[in-house]
Amino acid sequence: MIRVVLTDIEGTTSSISFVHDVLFPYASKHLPEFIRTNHHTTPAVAEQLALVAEKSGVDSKDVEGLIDVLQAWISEDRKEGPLKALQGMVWEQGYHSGELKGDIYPDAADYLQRWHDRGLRLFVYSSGSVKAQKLIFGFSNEGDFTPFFSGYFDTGVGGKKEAQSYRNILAELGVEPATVLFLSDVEAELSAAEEAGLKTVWLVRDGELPDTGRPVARDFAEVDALLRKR
Ligand SMILES: CSCCC(=O)C(=O)COP(=O)(O)O
Ligand SMILES: [Mg+2]
Repeated sequence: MIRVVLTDIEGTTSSISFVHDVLFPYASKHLPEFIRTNHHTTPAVAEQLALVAEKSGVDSKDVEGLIDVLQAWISEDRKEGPLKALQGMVWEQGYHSGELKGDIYPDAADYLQRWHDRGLRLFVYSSGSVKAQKLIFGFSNEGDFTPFFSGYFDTGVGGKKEAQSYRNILAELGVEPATVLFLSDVEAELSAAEEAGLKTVWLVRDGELPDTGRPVARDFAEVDALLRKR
């Protein structure tokens, strides 16, 4: 019996276009000034820049060079931890100023609340940092959804296409694998979760439904119908 829902964000609770056409361009525009202003004065920023330097081989004192690396990573959609941490810090300014609102699909908002009220425990697992996850749900077009979530996981537990990451999440939650339902739009993530014993549903929000043996849903109402059958 499913007791925990673990959900991806991009392509699952929120549109891919919101992440790629709103969040990433916002980070690209504001990151340079944010880093120039904060790299000396804010230890959390300096810490992430040191990791960017280590990963890229660019000198840690070459701030403009590090900004170039980060811009390239944004355009390549690299899921690098330090980039994700810095993006979260930049988005925080946008959410607080009102320039950004987290875009959550209405069906996702509806069923997250229903599942919470029905006693399911809800968690997020996204490549976006935990800070970024709390912001998208906390400052959403559908209101503050953070009260419905029991916790958040980012790539600190490992990459989303690795089975070990899901085992790490299970160990933190202290639950049996088959009691957890993982929702994602990326098949490789679903395969990794299944390898760790989790149940999955593939969210296919647009286009043709794939010919697959996996449980597939168009939206969270269809996920709910599958949940009730289990
Ligand atoms: C937390 S919202 C921003 C999501 C993000 O930065 C990203 O790379 C999308 O990753 P996901 O694992 O949610 O597909
Ligand atoms: Mg996704």
